[in-house]
Amino acid sequence: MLNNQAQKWIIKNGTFVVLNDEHSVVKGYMLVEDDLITYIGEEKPDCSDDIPVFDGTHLLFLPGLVNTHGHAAMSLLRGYGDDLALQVWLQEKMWPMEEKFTSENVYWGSSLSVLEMLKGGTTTFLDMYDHMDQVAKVVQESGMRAVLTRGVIGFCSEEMQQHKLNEAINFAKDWNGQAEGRITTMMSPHAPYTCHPAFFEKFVQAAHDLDLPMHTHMSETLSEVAQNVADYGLRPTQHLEKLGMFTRPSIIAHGVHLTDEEIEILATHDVGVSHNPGSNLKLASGIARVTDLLKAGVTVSLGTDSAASNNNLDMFEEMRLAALIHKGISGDPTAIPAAEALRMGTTYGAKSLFLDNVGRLAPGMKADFIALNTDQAHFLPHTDFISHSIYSASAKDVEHVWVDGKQVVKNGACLTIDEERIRREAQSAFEGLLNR
Ligand SMILES: CSC[C@H]1O[C@@H](n2cnc3c(O)ncnc32)[C@H](O)[C@@H]1O
Ligand SMILES: [Zn+2]
Repeated sequence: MLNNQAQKWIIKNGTFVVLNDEHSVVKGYMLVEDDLITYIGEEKPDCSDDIPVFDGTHLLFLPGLVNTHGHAAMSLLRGYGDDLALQVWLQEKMWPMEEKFTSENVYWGSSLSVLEMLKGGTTTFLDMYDHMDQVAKVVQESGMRAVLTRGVIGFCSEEMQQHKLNEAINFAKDWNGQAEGRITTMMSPHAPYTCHPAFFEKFVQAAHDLDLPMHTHMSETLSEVAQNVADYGLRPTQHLEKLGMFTRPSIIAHGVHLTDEEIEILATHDVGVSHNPGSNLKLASGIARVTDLLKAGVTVSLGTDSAASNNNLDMFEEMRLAALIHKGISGDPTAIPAAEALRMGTTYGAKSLFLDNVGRLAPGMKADFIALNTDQAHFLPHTDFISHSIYSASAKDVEHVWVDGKQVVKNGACLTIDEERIRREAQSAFEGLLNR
């Protein structure tokens, strides 16, 4: 058994997806020292023969997947409110239930999501929610990497708005850099349709004061865009530009309904877009203009959104959807090739979250990586591992996961958190919510 405390260890006989200019896949060795990858190559590196060795035969090593938009605690509402449009789903199903959420509910709901994500190969996630100290606790315990942000809906008194803003500021201050650097934070007004302009501007100011990036939901549905134009005379991208959001490093979730001019604004300000194809399809919100965004130079990453609108947190499914739906809608089979979908789920995700040393297998990068079992019917023959990762793989193929150089999933089982207890507590939390 490989010791989790080992400072330096090596993988032999592995197949590594590197996606660099010279090659896509390297067969051979990867050296890990503490939290970093220090070598990948065909030749055995110059290191002592005494270090622990992990045999990578039949394993495909990929960078850990990066989920750039979600609400982890909402896994407690998986299957509660299907087949509804966004506003009905929020107002009639999600918000009434979320009003009853305790911090304990958020803890178990987030644990359930973290368990699902880790076992499915996601090593970093962005989470926007309430009771964020509970989400941070789950991140600490699980060993996962996360970008956390207290999302704020401004449908309340001015006094309550200020209270929520203070909570968001204090959380962002207190937790940035915690969990041995695995947690970073952002400022997040929930959306332009739930935070009026003056309130939204307070988040921009706080992000400036704390030197933090910003995140929000934007242009998810046609009706929300029409409402924005009716209320403020501007489309959402122009509205948020006017409020100063894009003077901060920013990532918006969805961006389904954008004009050419809006795409240009996002590109000019280097605003990332978290594309959530599964959630957008399920809520019938539409299909984002991903190929146009990428062509314009926008960094497009992938998010699951919550398990209440998806209804799983399988990033392999999001990568596959991204590779398929943009071919279907454009009539162009070359749209979003497999390598690009994989970058969206890894490298571009890390870039969108401002994590400089995450998202690629290369020397100097964080040792966040996953290993898939390739000795299965749907992985054969071994023609093209990048193609198989996108068009054939799913979360169920993940055997091992490492974050920050530590193994957190081994032979499909999570080593850091108690799966059996989480399953039990999540079910009883949901039953409690129904009866409250
Ligand atoms: C207060 S932070 C989280 C807030 O966001 C809501 N939410 C979940 N999914 C979506 C979505 O797709 N668009 C907009 N808002 C969403 C969730 O119910 C929480 O109240
Ligand atoms: Zn969301």
